[in-house]
This record gives sequence, structure tokens and C-alpha cells, in this order.
Amino acid sequence: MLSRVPSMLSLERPSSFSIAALLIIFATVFKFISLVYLWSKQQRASQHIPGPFLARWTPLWLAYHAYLGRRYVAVHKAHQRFGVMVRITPTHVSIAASDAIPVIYAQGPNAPAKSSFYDAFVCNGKPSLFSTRDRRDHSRKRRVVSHAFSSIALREFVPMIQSSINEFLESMDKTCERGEFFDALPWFNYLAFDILSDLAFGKRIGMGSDVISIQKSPKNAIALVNEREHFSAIIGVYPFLRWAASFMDFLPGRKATLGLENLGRTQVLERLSSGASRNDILGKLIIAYGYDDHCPSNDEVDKLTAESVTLLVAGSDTTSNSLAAIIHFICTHPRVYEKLLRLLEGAATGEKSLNYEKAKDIPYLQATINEGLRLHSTNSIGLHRLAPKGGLVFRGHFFHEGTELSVPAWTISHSQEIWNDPEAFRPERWLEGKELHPYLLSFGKGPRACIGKNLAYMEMTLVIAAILLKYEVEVKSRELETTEGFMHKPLHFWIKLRLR
Ligand code: HEM
Repeated sequence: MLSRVPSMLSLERPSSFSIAALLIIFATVFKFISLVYLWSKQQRASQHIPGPFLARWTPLWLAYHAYLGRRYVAVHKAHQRFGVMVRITPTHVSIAASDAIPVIYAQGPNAPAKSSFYDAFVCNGKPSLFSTRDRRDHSRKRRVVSHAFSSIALREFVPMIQSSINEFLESMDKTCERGEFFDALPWFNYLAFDILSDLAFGKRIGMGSDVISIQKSPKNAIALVNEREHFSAIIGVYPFLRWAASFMDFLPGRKATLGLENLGRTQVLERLSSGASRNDILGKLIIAYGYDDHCPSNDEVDKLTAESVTLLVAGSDTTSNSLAAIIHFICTHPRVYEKLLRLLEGAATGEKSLNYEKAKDIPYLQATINEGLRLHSTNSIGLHRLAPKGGLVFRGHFFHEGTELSVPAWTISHSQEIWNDPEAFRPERWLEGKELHPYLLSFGKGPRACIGKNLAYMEMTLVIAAILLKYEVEVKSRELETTEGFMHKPLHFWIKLRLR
């Protein structure tokens, strides 16, 4: 009789395979239940905080506005309607208050860390400096990468940056010959891309002749950055979308991510195999990681690729879009334009160009850049952080560990209490004695603030000085149409240039 019992019902000892399968199922169910429990606990804890009806129930409200490229507008309007604290997903509270900046973007061992939003920005499966969430891992990486951004390193980059700018100016000269309005935004993008790819890959990708074979057209590489950034900003807000997207390599944003990874890997491998040394960011990273004295493993190549791609993405269109917006504001404010030009001409003493050492010492130019960054708000969203272990208290509200928190950058940059007449473009406000830098969120704040900030100021200073000294710039429209990916950017920048 016993022999007729089906083997699956026999009382034999389970194989190690079935034990492993059971353990995996058990672990998955446990993880799911604990996630649901955590989610409902956080949701209950922030239930007293108002917000748009849909946002209180699903992250899709935020994902939808990110998809439309208008997340910062939706969050800003929600603050106007509901007040300082607004729930923008069931577990994410946006706090539009300047005193929240040093709390949410705090330094120190118990500072709020980046949230899983940043998993959407991981490259090659390897978190880069930007997407690393663990505090200790991040500090270690930041120490290594910061070698490439020291003030000595930046000074060494000036000739490389200048050479890209000279090539850019030659192209601009040709537009003067035609004497027509043209969309300068792609040209700013090419320039920033040239500069960054030169520094991060040791090879210019943009408008130069040195086009990388994998990206036949320079526009492709720029489109990849735009698409990847927008895609990550959408799927970042909802773990389910991130999970679903990982199976959908056909999505344009997913393709863009893979395309950029390939582009970066090709360049990094080429550089490593050539054994060439160059004083650029990639060269400095190779030395800082110690890959100059042994042949790096695949894993190490992936790490280096992740950093290089991140620097290209984080440093190119951010700078070009900010530049376009700042020059737009200068041109639409003749008083500022004339004042700036007089100061630049004074420093250039009769020349049509100005070196960095002189340009950086013109306070009004730096004030104009800051004012443009504020008014345009390249970084417009609230950068996601997590309430740390033990929770976080702000203005008497307790936020459970793991609640997402952010300070909406656009809303802070346009706050009447901080800026007094916030819609006015008035660089002078930066020179009147009130310390305004703590409220400028363009580069983030705290331990995760932008590592490329000084490089960005250097580029913007050099390009604005070069353009204003060489050309008369006329804009076609007073309006600047914009959209938002992860960063806030103009859609076009129509100008006409005349040689001065
Ligand atoms: C105007 C130009 C730029 C703007 C507006 C900008 C903005 C920002 C912002 C807001 C953050 C913080 C992100 C967060 O907390 O989620 C950031 C981080 C970062 N930026 Fe920039 N950035 C600019 C230029 C650059 C450049 C030129 C580079 C490098 C070449 C760069 C590389 C990075 C990196 C690597 C991080 C991550 C830092 C970390 O987590 O430790 N950025 N940037």
C-alpha cells in the first residue's frame, strides 16, 4: 500500500533545494508584510498633514506631475492651498519653510539620508556618488571623488574649458554672419557636454569633430541625458514603477539609461586600455581609486563608469540650462545688462575677452549668476530625504523613521518672506549685506550638496563674460518656456548675436 502513495506526499526529508525555495518564499512574504506595515505606519503618522486627495493615497499623483514636467508647480500650488506642510505622497511630506533646510539637509551621524527615489538613478547596477544612499559608503566615495574637484584641480581644468569655449565662440561667430535669430539652447548643451565629456571621459562628445562612434550624432548623447533624467524623476517616486521599468528595456527612458551606460563604459575602457594619463576628472579618479597601478576588474570598471556617467549627466545640462536662463534674464533686464557690461569691460581693459582670475573677482557678475539661479531654480523639486532612526521632530511634528521629507526648492526660491519681491531679477540683493546663500537651493545643501558647484560657477563665469564681451545679444521673447526632468530647464533659447 505504502508504495502507491505519490512521492510528493511521502514523508521523505525535503531536499536542500525545497528548503531554500521555502526560505525564499518566507523571506519575500515577510519583506512584503513588513513593507506594508511600515508604509501604513508612516501613512497613519502623517495622516494629520493635509495634501491633495490623490496624493494622500498614491504616489501616482506625484509621478503624474513629474511625467508632465511640472512637479514643482503642482507642489508649489499644493503649498499655497494647504500651507507649510503638505503630503505629496502617502509617505512623503514636503515642508516649505526655510528653517527646515538645516534640519532635513543636516550634517552629522544621524542626518536624514537619501531615500529610495535615488535608486532610479543607479547606473550599471552600481550606485555612483550621487545615487549612493548609505551614509558611510557615501562619505567614503565623496572623499575619493572630491580629489577631482579640489581648487588646484579646478585651476588645471581652465585651459581645457577655455578650449571648448573657443570652439563654441567660433560657431557663434557663424551665426552672426547669418544675422538671424536661432535657438541657442542646443549650442549651450553642446558646449557643456563638450566640457564635461572632455573632463569626465577625456574626449569631447558635443559639437567638435571628435564624435564618439557609439553616438553617431552629438544630439543623441544630449537626448539620452534628458530622457534618462526625466524617466528617473518619474519612476523614482514610486517603487512599483521602478520595479516594473526594470523589465521594460523598450521604454525610451530605459533605453537612454542603457545607452549612456554603454557610452560611458566604452570611453572608460578605451582610456584604461590606452594607459594614457591626462589631468582631467577621469585621470584623477583613476589615480584616486588606485587603478593606475593594476588592471581594474570588471567590477572596478563598472564603478568608474558609474561615476563618469553620473558626472556627465549631473554636470552638463544642469550648467547649460542654468546658463541659458541666466543670459535670458540679463538680456531682458537692460539695466543689469549695461551695468554688467561696464564692469566686464573695465576688468578686460580694452580686450574682448577676460581670464577666469579677473572674471571671478567681479562681485556683480557672481551676484547676477546667483540671482539667475534663484529665479530660474535649476533645481526646483524638493530633494528627497528620509527621517532617520528614532524619527525627526520639526516645529513640534514628529515624523516616523523612514518618512520621506523634502524642502521644495522652487517655493523657497520664490518666497516673499525670504526674498522680498521674489519675482524681480535684482542681482543687487546679493550685495546688500543680508546673507542669502543659506536659502539658495540650486546646488542642494548639506553633505549631499553638489560636488561640482565650483566647476559650474567657473564655467558660467567664463561663458557669460566671453559672450557679453564679444557679442550684442538680443532675445526674441521676454518669456522663457521651461519644463522639468529631474532639473528645471528652458525648452528653447532664441537669440540673435552681433559682433561688438
Ligand atoms: C549649474 C549647475 C549645477 C546644478 C544646478 C547642480 C545641482 C545639483 C544638486 C541640486 C545636487 C544635489 C542633489 C541631491 O541632493 O539630490 C547636485 C549633486 C551633485 N552634482 Fe551637481 N549641479 C550642477 C553642476 C554640477 C557639475 C558641473 C558636476 C560635476 C561635473 C556636478 C556633479 C554632481 C554630483 C556628483 C552630485 C552628487 C553629490 C553627492 O551626492 O555627494 N554637478 N547637483
